[in-house]
Amino acid sequence: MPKPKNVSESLAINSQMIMPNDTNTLGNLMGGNLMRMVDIAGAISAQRHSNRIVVTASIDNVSFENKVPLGDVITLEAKVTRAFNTSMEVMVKVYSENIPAGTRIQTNTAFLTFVAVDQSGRPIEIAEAIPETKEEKELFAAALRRRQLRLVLGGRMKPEEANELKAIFGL
Ligand SMILES: CC(=O)SCCNC(=O)CCNC(=O)[C@H](O)C(C)(C)COP(=O)(O)OP(=O)(O)OC[C@H]1O[C@@H](n2cnc3c(N)ncnc32)[C@H](O)[C@@H]1OP(=O)(O)O
Repeated sequence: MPKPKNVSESLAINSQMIMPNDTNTLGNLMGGNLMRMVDIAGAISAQRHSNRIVVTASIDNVSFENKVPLGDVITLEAKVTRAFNTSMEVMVKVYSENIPAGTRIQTNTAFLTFVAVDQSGRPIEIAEAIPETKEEKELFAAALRRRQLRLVLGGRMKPEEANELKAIFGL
């Protein structure tokens, strides 16, 4: 197995200004364009951790609660929360900033799962991810529950085998 790495080594940050081509008919960032940015930021983070080609296996539910207007600067911060065997969960935080107005809000948080693959697209083992800060440790612990939930929803795990999930409900 590759040598363990700290989750902080997987940090990927990307800022860009929202331009007319990114927007919907109301002049705000289109959800699909945001998802593209989230996917790319997450993939860079997953590559930093695994030093491999990665493919997106799943994206957890994402809500769009705040619009991001034309001219705002959007910043995506992506970091691996936990590595499993060949897959890893990445959290992407999205911030929207109106620099002239001096405002900055967090608009979205997304959890994605990437799988490291070889040149033929076959899943390949990755390094363990070591959390260091309090937030990293909390995300690491909860990642197991999120993994079981998405595997159950994706039909890859039987609900009765999802022990971490069952424990939350005292089952
Ligand atoms: C960056 C991009 O946008 S890439 C383009 C979009 N993505 C793609 O094209 C990916 C297409 N899908 C695939 O290539 C395959 O389905 C793969 C590589 C994701 C999985 O391949 P499989 O043959 O199913 O492999 P396998 O069953 O061994 O699973 C491999 C890992 O993927 C995980 N996985 C598979 N499907 C999912 C899913 N829907 N959600 C979360 N994890 C998943 C498994 O839990 C396993 O993780 P682990 O090794 O850490 O325990």
